[in-house]
Amino acid sequence: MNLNHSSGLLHRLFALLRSERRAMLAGVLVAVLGTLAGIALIAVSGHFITAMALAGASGAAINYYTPAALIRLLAIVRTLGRYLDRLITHDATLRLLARLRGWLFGKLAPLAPARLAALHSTALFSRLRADIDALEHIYLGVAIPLLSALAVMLGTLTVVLVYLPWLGAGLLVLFMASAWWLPAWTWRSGQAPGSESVACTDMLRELADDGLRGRAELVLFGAEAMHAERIAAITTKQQAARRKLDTLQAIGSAGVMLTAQCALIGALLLGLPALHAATLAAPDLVMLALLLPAAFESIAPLPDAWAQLGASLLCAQRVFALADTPPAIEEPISAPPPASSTDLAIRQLRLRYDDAPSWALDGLELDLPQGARLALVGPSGAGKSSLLAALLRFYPYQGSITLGGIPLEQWQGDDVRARIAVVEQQPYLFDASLRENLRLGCPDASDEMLHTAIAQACLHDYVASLPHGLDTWIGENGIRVSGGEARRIAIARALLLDAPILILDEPTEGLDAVTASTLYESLAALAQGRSLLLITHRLGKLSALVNEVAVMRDGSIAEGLSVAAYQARGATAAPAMPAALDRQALNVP
Ligand SMILES: Nc1ncnc2c1ncn2[C@@H]1O[C@H](COP(=O)(O)OP(=O)(O)OP(=O)(O)O)[C@@H](O)[C@H]1O
Repeated sequence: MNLNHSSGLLHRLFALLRSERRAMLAGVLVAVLGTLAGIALIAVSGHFITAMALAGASGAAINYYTPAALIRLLAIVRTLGRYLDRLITHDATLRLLARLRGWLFGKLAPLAPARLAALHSTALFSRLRADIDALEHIYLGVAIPLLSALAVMLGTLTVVLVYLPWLGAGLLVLFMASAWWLPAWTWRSGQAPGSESVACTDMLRELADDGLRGRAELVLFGAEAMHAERIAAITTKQQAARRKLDTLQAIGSAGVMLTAQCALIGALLLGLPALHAATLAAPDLVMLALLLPAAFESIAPLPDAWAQLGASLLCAQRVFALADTPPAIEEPISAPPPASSTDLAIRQLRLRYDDAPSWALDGLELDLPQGARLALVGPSGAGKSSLLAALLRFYPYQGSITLGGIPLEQWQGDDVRARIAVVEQQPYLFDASLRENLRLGCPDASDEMLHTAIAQACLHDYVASLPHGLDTWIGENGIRVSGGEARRIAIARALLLDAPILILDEPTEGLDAVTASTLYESLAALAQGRSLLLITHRLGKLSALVNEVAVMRDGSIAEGLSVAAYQARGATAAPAMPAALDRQALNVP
């Protein structure tokens, strides 16, 4: 990463955090003030004690009021500075964290699901969390130590130049060595093992997540040992990389200590002759001898801070690259004119996933007029879920979809999704209470509204049996509820959304006959007064919910027919292409 690129990243980061600049600046000021006061306290105390001792030995009079007052002042400033430093810098850090996380979430939300589909979700989110923490650390772990060290170096150089100019020249070289050359070397040398360590951490996160989610399969197929070996191999690689980084850090710290000792020896070598020649007083020499190690102590975190800066800039690069990814769907700037109906019309629809060799939807044509009830049947892979993704404005497509006569591209994605309620094949339930999961459909819903939706979704008995009722915790992805209960929760959620168009994706797939029958009643309630698109492999009993059937194959509608015609054929699975197509019923050209 070159200097221009690095400064560009830093500039962008600080521009992003501009709203917090006052808190950040206040934190820097108190941190610098506290550090300077601490070092000055040591130096002035050394000077004062020596002067007092010499005055006591020689019997000379000495003004001890001024230095004693100064020492008290410095002690107060140091103590207050440290207290305020913790208070203000940590408050500023938390503000930065909140700002960065909110900003990143705002950037990521429009990328889902199309642009995030290729990324491993756990790895992505844990990596992003680590990256955001690293960005926030630029302030606490890089900016503050660097600025404090700079202030200390300038202050120390000024004092030393006043007393021993030659020592000042040498000190400048030692400061350069410990604050610039040495950290630059450790940073450069640490880049390769640093990247290796980050890559290993990402891989370990993915493996740990896969192992936890798929632990039943690992046990069933006796693959636990193999999985553990993969984890062990990557852990070994990571340990090797960490060892290199630790060694570099140790060399960095030792280097700073060495330069500190060199500075002290230099001070004695130049100071003692000056003392002898009476051009330097003994208290001044003691002050310098105490000042230099204390100053170097403030520089000691610099190799680590520089290394942290390098790692943080890499994180910034990754975060900005993700945040700059254009969303798959561009949202229109203005709201569409109010639509008079909720007719859906699809013409020559084509959709292809990134890197996919063929079209998932290829010339699909379909109408769902307001109030119509249509089943979309077809074999696995025919493109049914892809049609759903296009309708919900999750993926870009070619061709045209209109809602209420207005092209979908003129609708805001959220407005489309407010008009189309979907009960997915495997609805996602959040690791939250039943109430919170239901309120996703209507954030302001009262408990009374929730109970009405629960009753309509035939969930009443289930909820009544829960000791904590609506406050029952559902668990990660609804792990504490059965498949049938999860679908009925999703149905209640869709009812609360109260959208005019309803899409059900395989609502009874994988359920036993009793659960499917209960669910059927919920679905009938849900479909009341709405347009209905039922996506399924097999129609079965669900045929009572719809009037027409569209058969989908290879990404397009192969035929359209009435339910009676479909059933007369005795079809339970997707039928072969018939000779006569009742396309008119579906307005399929
Ligand atoms: N995210 C994706 N990336 C690449 N290809 C995909 C993706 N999702 C689906 N496909 C492919 O697109 C085609 C249509 O898939 P789709 O999921 O729409 O079919 P489906 O009819 O809903 O299948 P099923 O009934 O099994 O759910 C398939 O060939 C599938 O492999």
